[in-house]
Formats: sequence, C-alpha cells, structure tokens
Amino acid sequence: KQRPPNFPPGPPRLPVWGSYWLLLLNNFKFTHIGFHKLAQKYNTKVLGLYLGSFPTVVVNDYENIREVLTRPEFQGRVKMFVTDVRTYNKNLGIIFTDDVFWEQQRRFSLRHMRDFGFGRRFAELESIAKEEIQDMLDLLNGRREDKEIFSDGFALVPDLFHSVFYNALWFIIAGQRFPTKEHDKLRYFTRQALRFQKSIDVTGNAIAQTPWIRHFAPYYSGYKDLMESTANLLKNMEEAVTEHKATYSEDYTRDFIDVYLKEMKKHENAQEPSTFSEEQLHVTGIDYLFPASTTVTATLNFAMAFLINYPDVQTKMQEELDVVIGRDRLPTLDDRTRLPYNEAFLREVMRKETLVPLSVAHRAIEDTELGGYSISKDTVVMVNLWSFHKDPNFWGDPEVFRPERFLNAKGELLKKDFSLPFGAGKRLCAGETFARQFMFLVLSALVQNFTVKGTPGKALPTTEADLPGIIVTKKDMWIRLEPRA
Ligand code: HEM
Repeated sequence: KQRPPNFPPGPPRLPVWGSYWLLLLNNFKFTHIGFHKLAQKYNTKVLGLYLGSFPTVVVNDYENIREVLTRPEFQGRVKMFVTDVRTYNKNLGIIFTDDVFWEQQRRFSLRHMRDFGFGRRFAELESIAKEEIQDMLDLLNGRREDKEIFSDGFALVPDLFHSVFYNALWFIIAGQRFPTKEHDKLRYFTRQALRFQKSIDVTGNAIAQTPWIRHFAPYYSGYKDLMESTANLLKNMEEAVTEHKATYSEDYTRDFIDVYLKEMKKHENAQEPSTFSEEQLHVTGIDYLFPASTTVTATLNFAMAFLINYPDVQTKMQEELDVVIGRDRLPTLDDRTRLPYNEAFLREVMRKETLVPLSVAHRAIEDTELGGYSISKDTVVMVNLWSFHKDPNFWGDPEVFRPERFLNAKGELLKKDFSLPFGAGKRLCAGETFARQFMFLVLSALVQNFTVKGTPGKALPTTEADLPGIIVTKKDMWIRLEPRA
C-alpha cells in the first residue's frame, strides 16, 4: 500500500493490479480517459499511481508533457514481459528499446532509410507514391476491380489506403512492392499489424502486470493476438532477409536490408561487440512496418469520418485544390505549402482525435523531480497527449472541429504548431515526416477527385474512436465516394 515519499497524488494501491482497478473503474475501455478523470479527481496535473507493481506517473498538461518529452532522464522505455515475449524473448527493435542500443539502432535506421527516401524529398519514392495513388483512383473510377474493398461506389476503409503506405515502406526496406494482383497478401500483413496494435494498449494491460493470466485467458488478455500477429509479421521479414542474403553483393546495396547486412558484416569482421544482429534487423523492420500500415491509415479513417460530418470543410478543401492545382494532375509534395487549408484539416483531425493518446510509455532512467514531485529511477512516465489536446485552457474550444485554429487571419498556416500527435524531443516519432507527406498526398488526391459521403438512410459515422489499443481506431467503414462533377 505504500507510496514513495513526495510521490505525486493519485489513487491508492490495491492488491495484485495496484491502482489499475480504479483506472478501469473510471473508464474500462480507454485508459487515457481513465487517467484524465483520475487527474481531475485528485486535482493534479501530475498523477501518481501503481499499475500492478510499476510506479507510474501520468502528466496531462503542455508544460509537463514537454518536460517529459525533452529531458534526457525521461527517455528510457519500460521493460515489460509483453514487449519482449513477441520478439525472440529479447529487448530488440526501436520502439521499446533504450540507452546506447536504441540510440545506435534508431540513428542507423533513420540515416540509411533516408537513402531510399524515408522522411525526405526523393523523386523515386514520390513517383512510387504517385503510381500507388493513381492505382487507388483507378479502382475507385472502375478501371480495375477489387470487390473486397470497392463495390458499387462504396469503399472499405482503412483497407483502401493500405497499399500506398505499405508498398512505399516495403520498397525502402526490401526494395519490392506488392503488385495489385497480390494486394490481398499485403492486406493480410496490414491486418496482422492492426491486430497487434489492438491486442494491448500502452499500459500493457493486465497482462503486463500479471503475465500469468495468459495461461487462463489467452484470448481475453490479448496474448493470442499479440503473439500470432507479431509472429506473422516477423515471418515476412525473416523470409525477406533470407532472400536478400542469398542474392547479396558487397558492391551494390539495393535497399535498407542490404545496408544493414553490410553493417553487420563490418562488425563481424572487426570482431567487435555490436548491437547489430539479424534478429534486430527483423524487429526493426516490423517496428517501422507496423506503424506504417496502421497509424496513417487509421488517421485517414478519422479524416473520412470528419469529411462526412463536416461537408462545408470538405467543400473548402476542394475549392482550395481546384484553385491551386485544378483537376488535370494529382497534387504533389511541391504543392503542400500552397494548400494550407488542406494541411490545417489534417492537423485538426490529429488534434481532435489523438491517435496515440498516451504516446508510448517512457521510463525515468535516474532519480529526478517533476512538477515539484520526486520521481525515482525506473518509474513509468506517461504523457496524456489526448488530455492536452482537449485542454480548454490551451485550445479555448477543444471540442469544436475547426481547421482554422491552425491558420492566421490571412489563411496561412501558423508558424508554430503546438499540437503533439507525434510526441517531441529525442523520441519523436521516427516516421513523422513520412506520415505527414504520404497522408497529405493520399487525402488531397482523394478529395480532389471524389466527395466523401455517408451511406443514405444510415446514421453518419461518429468522429470518435470506437476501439482501444496502442493506437485508438474507428471500426472498419464502408464509405460512399461520389466522383466530382
Ligand atoms: C499519424 C501517424 C503517426 C502518429 C500519430 C505517430 C505517433 C507516434 C508517437 C506518439 C510515438 C511515441 C513518441 C514517444 O515515445 O514519445 C511514435 C513513435 C514511433 N513511431 Fe510513430 N506515429 C505515426 C506514424 C508512424 C509511421 C508511419 C512510422 C514508420 C514508418 C512510425 C514509426 C515510429 C517509430 C519507429 C517510433 C519509435 C520512436 C522511438 O522510440 O525512438 N510512426 N509515433
């Protein structure tokens, strides 16, 4: 029952799951709302509680969130049974690792994925994006068929969007793309990634605190989904790496896998201790592939719900596209700065519905303080981005959907964007630029050519999240896409 001295205020610690019982009591489905309510109840911006045996601090306001995201002592990750068990029982990858291992692997992967266009302007990748988007529009215009995701003017989302993002990233990592006739295969992987995201949320759920419950409730605890979905994704990476090794040449690096294999050999030849390994390459692959096939497409699903519910906003986006680009060509990244309303729309979607509401949990790597409270080494530190995006003291009217809040009186984008959908600091989302660029390309091309509408005779979809997970999501939706006159 004991709380450390000067620990932030919060609910009591009960047997087995600690304060997790009370969190669930406040909101059984969405833990970020549970944390928000508890912070209000204890009248604190810095909430202290125990998730099982993990001392945990949750911050809810802009200043404290920025402190956590930028101070070096908060950049650790939490060692949890659920993160390692899926990846060879080792702490590997980028998202859930820390310290020197994470620094080296994050830096290396970002530097070399950039060589193939990740997170920057790169003609070859942009032309792939154009082809993939054109392919999506061809489907919607009836020039090709794929009844599983498009039929009689109705498209299934997020599945409609998967091929653009997955193929772009698969090109960077493995130098290949799935052709249209193999899109069902590609969708299989993206569904596995979504299954993983939904299997647990950022607290790790009860299974993180009491791993033994997996033996009694493998389905209900999320364990089965977690294990099977990751195994299927890993298998895809393992096969790609095996293929690359069989055709590897020292003289020519085709993609990120080749660059990584080369670096591994360099360390092996020098016989020096190294963080590079084939298993790490597999997990790095899935650490980029699973957000690339879930976060962006889930965000576009929210965007669809907003377009349907706010037809005037959609008309403004279309008018801006008509004036700046017309209808004879697709929008490109060069056009992005000239389409501030379209850009502001995406920012407002990401503020209003925070996709990763609690970000990914951080860990204090030394004893420190925060907001006047003592935080001991290994405390789990979470940032409630959802709470900040809904803070009336910061946003004035957070419940109102208003892209204009990101524009000045002249309709230009404000220089500073205070919203934090991708986090900030050293652990800033590694895919932010890729995500923003590709979401802009897909969304603007879609709205340029179609009007997104609800189903006649049916209630409009809500704009709120339906399902919990590491990211929150809407359920799959069939949306009506009406070709523009
Ligand atoms: C709308 C789309 C996305 C959102 C809202 C988003 C948001 C986030 C957030 C909040 C974090 C945690 C930051 C922290 O720990 O403080 C994160 C981490 C990460 N994201 Fe994203 N993300 C998105 C798309 C992507 C994409 C497309 C990729 C890769 C292609 C990606 C790769 C990563 C990686 C590798 C990390 C771990 C970074 C680290 O721990 O060093 N994300 N993302």
